[in-house]
Amino acid sequence: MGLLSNLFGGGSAASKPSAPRYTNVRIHPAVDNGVKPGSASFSGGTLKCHCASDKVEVEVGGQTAHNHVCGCSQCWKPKGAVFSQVAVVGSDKVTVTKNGEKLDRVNTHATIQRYACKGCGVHMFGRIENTGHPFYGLDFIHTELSPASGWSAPEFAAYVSSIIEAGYDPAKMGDVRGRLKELGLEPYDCLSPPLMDAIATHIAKAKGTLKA
Ligand SMILES: N[C@@H](CCC(=O)N[C@@H](CSCO)C(=O)NCC(=O)O)C(=O)O
Ligand SMILES: [Zn+2]
Ligand SMILES: [Zn+2]
Repeated sequence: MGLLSNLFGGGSAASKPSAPRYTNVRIHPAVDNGVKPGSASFSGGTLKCHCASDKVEVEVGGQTAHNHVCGCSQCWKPKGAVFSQVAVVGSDKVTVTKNGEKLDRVNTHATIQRYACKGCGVHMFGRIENTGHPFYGLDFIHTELSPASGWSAPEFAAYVSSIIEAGYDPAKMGDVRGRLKELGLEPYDCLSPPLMDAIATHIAKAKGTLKA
């Protein structure tokens, strides 16, 4: 019975989901206790910086897409987080509504032009300003800056190996990837396959190797 039930998944031991093993690994506060689902009817909210007063406010008039946790060194992370949480939304949906004079670009050479609050350092939005870039027209935002619930849930983990560049112990990467898989956030060392395919398709059309 034991062998057969193991082979065909009929035994109680084989069908029980295994208990999470890596719950001590911190990723980001928004996902450390499990990924919360988004709401299909959600239509946006207001992002606020971390200043005690005169907060920068940015209104986002729509739901986000491609939300993910990102291990790269350039995306803003809340204190103590190993990954950022970042999603995209059409730049036409993003409006600075309060204290915009406190915003400054983080790195004028970056592909994503990140606008941060000079008071608290929080990145309020990151814009693709190169009209030839595959993601032109999109802004990158951190939905945790909004008190609203219903924003689209993170779907994968990007640039996982990049956390080593910020000082994470390379010997602990197996645990990090284990935790991400437990959370349902498939780990990649670049963006997700659909996003990488979209980038490659755009480039191939621009080069003429793929017919538009
Ligand atoms: N190892 C580098 C990777 C940085 C990187 O390429 N980041 C990506 C993802 S950011 C959001 O998912 C990217 O597109 N960057 C463009 C930019 O930041 O302007 C590192 O860790 O720095
Ligand atoms: Zn601020
Ligand atoms: Zn990033």
